Amino acid sequence: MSAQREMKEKNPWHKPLTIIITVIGVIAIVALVTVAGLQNRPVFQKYKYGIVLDAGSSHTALYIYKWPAEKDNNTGRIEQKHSCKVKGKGISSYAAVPEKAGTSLTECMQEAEMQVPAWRHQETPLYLGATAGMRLLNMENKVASDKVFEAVEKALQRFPFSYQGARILSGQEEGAFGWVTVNYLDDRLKQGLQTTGALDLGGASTQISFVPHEYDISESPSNAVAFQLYGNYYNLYTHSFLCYGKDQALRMALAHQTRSGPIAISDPCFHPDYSVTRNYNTLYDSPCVSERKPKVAPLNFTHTGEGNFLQCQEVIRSLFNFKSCKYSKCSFNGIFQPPVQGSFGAFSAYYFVMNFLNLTDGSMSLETITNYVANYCSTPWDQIKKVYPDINEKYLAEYCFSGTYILTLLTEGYNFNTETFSKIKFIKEIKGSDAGWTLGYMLNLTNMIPAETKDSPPLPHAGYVSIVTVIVLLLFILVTLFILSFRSIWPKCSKEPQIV
Ligand SMILES: O=c1[nH]cnc2c1ncn2[C@@H]1O[C@H](COP(=O)(O)OP(=O)(O)O)[C@@H](O)[C@H]1O
Ligand SMILES: [Ca+2]
Repeated sequence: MSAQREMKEKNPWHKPLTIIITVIGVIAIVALVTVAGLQNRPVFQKYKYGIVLDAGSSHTALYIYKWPAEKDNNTGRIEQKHSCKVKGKGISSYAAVPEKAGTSLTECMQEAEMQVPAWRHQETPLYLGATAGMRLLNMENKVASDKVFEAVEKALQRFPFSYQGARILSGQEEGAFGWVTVNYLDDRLKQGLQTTGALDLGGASTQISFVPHEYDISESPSNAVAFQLYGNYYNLYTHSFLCYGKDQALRMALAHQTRSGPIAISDPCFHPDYSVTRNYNTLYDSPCVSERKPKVAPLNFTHTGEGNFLQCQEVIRSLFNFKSCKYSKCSFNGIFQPPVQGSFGAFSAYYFVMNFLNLTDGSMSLETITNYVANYCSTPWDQIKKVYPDINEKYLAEYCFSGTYILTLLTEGYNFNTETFSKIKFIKEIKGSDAGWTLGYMLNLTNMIPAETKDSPPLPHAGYVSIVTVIVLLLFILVTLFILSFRSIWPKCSKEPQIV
């Protein structure tokens, strides 16, 4: 009986200290599991936001991007949450009334205030990037361009976001960021896959960007952009042709046809029976054509259509200079370009035009597409208006020119042939985000694409590390104490039966 009591007294499970140690131990383990679980739980609702305004030559668009807040460490996938088309024309059109450039943005900015949760406003970066319309205004009238920027800055700073500035992008940036966007959205960069080239057709400029097969950067260093993204190196070829966006190209085509100052022209790039009166001053009011204005010309000219694809191509060819090339290979106007390589995504006006013409189906050959555009151009204007009563007449009248321009630019300008043309996809968006330079611009300015890959899991933050360390230390001490208290009783316990 006494031996039994003695054994009971010596049994560590009957000691209060042991029980306390055990209880604390269990609590510590539960705390550790809970903290780790909470820390690593995906926080679905928490996003961060960024806003980019694309101040294009024809119009301004606002894009809101979002990404998971807990993956701030450059690993979260960014997607477009919302876009807003600013009413009216591009900011460069307000050169004479700069304040209006600012106020034109108000409606979309108010929409952005609603779209981004209020508690995130202050930390949400807001950028404005202007492209070729402002490049041209800046060349033509620097004072007016500065005033437009002043008005835009003032208007944007009134909103509660973290305003990061408004500036003109260089053509090289516009091309390179468009390429980054397309390849980021396609998940090609992170996975180190073969990249896709980017073709952007704007109203005032156009960009071509791709990674060439064999690329001697030294031939034309100004066309080369080197990137290190997610540990992969890219040598990108990019070029932006100012004045070769579709609106300025149309001006150049009209300027070519009115160079002698006639009172009427019959234009093969417009439908038969099409007829409008155009003003000479308005037509030549752009640095892309101003120097070619005829010395003697009436106030207006009559612009009638003829609808002849082949002759339209002849007019468009005259906009390109194919003669001088001091490099191994050129696109046009003496600009170096290596042979096109791999697949391409063609967006912005490339998409708008080809989508209108129903030519975005990838299975169509270059020949089929060319025949379709030729047939479309020869359709009389009245018939076109009847078939498309809901389409804005200005756009509608220009699709024949735009379609012909796109085909000529791609095949004769950039040297796509039947085979390489079939690798061009006309796209508006990728996985719900618009293709364009804005996403690439924001990724770059917010350092969201790391140069190096990070294979290790993201570091837990300091608080998490300290809590886990304290709990682990506590557990270690408890286990040690536990073992010590058992060791003090075990030898005696084992001898008990011999005593009995
Ligand atoms: O619905 C459409 N149909 C045809 N063209 C469109 C449509 N929406 C926009 N565009 C054209 O897309 C082009 C966009 O150019 P943007 O304004 O971005 O100029 P930029 O990039 O040269 O500065 C303009 O030529 C504009 O007319
Ligand atoms: Ca654009």
